[in-house]
Amino acid sequence: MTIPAGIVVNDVTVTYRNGHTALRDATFSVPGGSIAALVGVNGSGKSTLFKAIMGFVRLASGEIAIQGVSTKRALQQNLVAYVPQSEEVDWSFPVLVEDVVMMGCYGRMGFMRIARERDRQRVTEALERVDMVEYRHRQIGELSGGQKKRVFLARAIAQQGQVILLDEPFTGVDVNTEAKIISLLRELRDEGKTMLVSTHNLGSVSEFCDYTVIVKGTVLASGLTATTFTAENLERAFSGVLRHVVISGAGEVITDDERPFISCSSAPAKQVP
Ligand SMILES: Nc1ncnc2c1ncn2[C@@H]1O[C@H](COP(=O)(O)OP(=O)(O)OP(=O)(O)O)[C@@H](O)[C@H]1O
Repeated sequence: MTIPAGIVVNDVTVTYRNGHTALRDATFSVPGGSIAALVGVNGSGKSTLFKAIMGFVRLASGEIAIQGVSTKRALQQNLVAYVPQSEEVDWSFPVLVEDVVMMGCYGRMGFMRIARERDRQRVTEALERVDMVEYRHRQIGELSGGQKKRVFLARAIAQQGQVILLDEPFTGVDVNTEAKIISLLRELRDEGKTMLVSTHNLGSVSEFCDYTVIVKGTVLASGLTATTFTAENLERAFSGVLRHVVISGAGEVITDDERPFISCSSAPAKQVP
C-alpha cells in the first residue's frame, strides 16, 4: 500500500515583489502521517516555504500539492493549520485565549461566525490537549512565551487540519515545555496528521522528526532524517557556524542550539568544542 503524500513541493520558485527570489526550484515531499523538520539559517527561506504551502505567496513556477490537492483547494477545504512565529503576532490585541482557539473553527462556521456547541466543545478539547484550560479566560498578551505557543497549537488542533505547519515552536520555550510539545506532535502524528516544523533547535530533530528538509534558498537535501540529517548536509547548510555535539550511541551531530538536548536515551549528550 502506498502512503498518500501529505505535502508535495515540486520545483517551486518564489520571487517577492521587490524582485528578491527567496526560494528557487525547491523540491521535496513529506509523506502523510509523519513529522518533518525544516532547517536552515536565518533568511534561508523557511517562512517563505510555509507561505507558499499555505497559498499566501504566488509561485513564480512549480507546484505544491497538499493531501493530493492544490494549495487553493487545500485553503478552501481548511486542510492546513499554521502555528506562527511569536514575532508575527500582535500580542497587544485584546483577545481571550479561548477566542484565539475558536479562530481555528472559523473555517467551518458560516459567514456570521456564530459558534455552536460543537465548536465550543472542540475549543475545550484542544485546550485540554495543550494543558491550558485554566487559562481560557485570560488575555493572550498576559501569557508567557511557552503558554502562547501552546494556545496557537490548540488553535491548530481545533482547526482539525490534516497538515500542520509550525514556525519555530521551540524558540523561547523551556526544555519541559518543548518536551510536552514534542509529545503532543507525536500524538498528532499517530492520528495521521502531517507536520512540518521549522526549528533552530537541531538537538531534538533526530529525536522526533521522521523526515528532514534542509533549505538554503533552495532545498539542499530532503528525506528520512536518518540519512538526511547528516554532518555533511548540515555543514553545507550552515557553513561551519554550528557547534559539534556527541550523543552517546548516536555518534556526532552538529547544532546551532545552545540548550541541552532532550534525549530519549538515558545517556546524556556530551558537547565537544
Ligand atoms: N515580503 C518579503 N519581500 C521581500 N523579501 C522577503 C520578504 N519576506 C522575506 N524576504 C526575504 O526572503 C528571504 C527568505 O526569508 P524567510 O523569511 O523565508 O527566511 P527564514 O528562513 O524563515 O528566516 P528566519 O529563520 O530568520 O525566520 C530573506 O532574504 C528575506 O529577507
